[in-house]
Amino acid sequence: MGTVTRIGIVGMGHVGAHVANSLILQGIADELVMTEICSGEHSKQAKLEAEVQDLGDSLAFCPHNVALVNAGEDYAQLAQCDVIINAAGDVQRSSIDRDGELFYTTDTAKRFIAPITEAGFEGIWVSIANPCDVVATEIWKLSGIDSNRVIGTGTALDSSRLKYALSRVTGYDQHSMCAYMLGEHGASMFAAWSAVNIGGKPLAQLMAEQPKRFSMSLDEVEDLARQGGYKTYAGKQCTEFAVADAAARIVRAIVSNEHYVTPCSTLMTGQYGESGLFTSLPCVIGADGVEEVMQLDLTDEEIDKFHASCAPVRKNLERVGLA
Ligand SMILES: NC(=O)c1ccc[n+]([C@@H]2O[C@H](COP(=O)([O-])OP(=O)(O)OC[C@H]3O[C@@H](n4cnc5c(N)ncnc54)[C@H](O)[C@@H]3O)[C@@H](O)[C@H]2O)c1
Repeated sequence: MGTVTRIGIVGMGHVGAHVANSLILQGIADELVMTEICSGEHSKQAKLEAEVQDLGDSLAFCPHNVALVNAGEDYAQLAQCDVIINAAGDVQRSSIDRDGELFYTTDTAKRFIAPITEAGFEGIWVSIANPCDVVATEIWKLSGIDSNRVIGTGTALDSSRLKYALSRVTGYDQHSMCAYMLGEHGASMFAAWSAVNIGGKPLAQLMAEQPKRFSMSLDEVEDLARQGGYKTYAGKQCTEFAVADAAARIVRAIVSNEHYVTPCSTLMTGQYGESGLFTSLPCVIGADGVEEVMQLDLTDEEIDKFHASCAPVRKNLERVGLA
């Protein structure tokens, strides 16, 4: 990584624009290279120009100056970036479930993976587009890059939703919690309750000690985390703030070589017997991307849920010829 931190974004829709804003507002990027579809009937050239102007107008209020590069549809300009965010999609197709974009996002990714790879990209991909685990697997397979250099945001966002739900029902601050949603970033994800602790106390112990405070139904809390995205989507036809911050948090862990632990989508290489597909387990994130994948002491029931959560990812990979 050079002295100038260059971050690229593919797709400046709701999510891409919010990632850009989050990165410059937190002072994470020195240079932002932004790309969009700028030709044909679906051209978003005007939208891209507008986002660059709006971001530029906010720079005086940000921690430091940032070079904003409108790269149009010239994906090769992303090759010098330290990190590329993939936010290329068509979110309306995901209004019912995240698989709605399956054929669109895996198809559109083919427009940019090859030119970026051929231009010599050696950085790290952070992929957001849905279905997140499938698209991350595709980037890894088609780019030929080492798997540690491809990160799907996966259940980083859903874990934040779980903490928010837990915080609301218990009254404890969510920063004091370790609580993970694992598996597919989709309907089959699950809360790893056996690994939850607040202030170092396991959830089971807290439930025994404070039955009134912890009288909630775990299934209902898990469902709040699972449904958070749909609740947001129902009201504003997109989700943008939380996912952008989840992605920016991962980028910060990379550029600052933090060895930060978060659930995110990574290549399975035998964890609980799964391999060859991306899905979410807790990962250590640093300058080389995923430095370590943590295998937790899950209960037998949770391990069954993990396998059940890998199944739809595998099925979707088969549907798009990536199995
Ligand atoms: N993983 C998560 O937690 C999470 C959360 C929210 C949204 N998402 C996903 O992120 C993606 C973006 O969401 P959004 O709300 O911004 O969607 P959006 O439809 O508002 O914007 C997507 C943008 O990507 C652009 N695009 C498509 N193909 C492209 C290509 N080849 N090159 C450059 N740009 C391209 C489109 O023109 C569009 O402007 C979607 O797939 C969405 O489902 C994921």
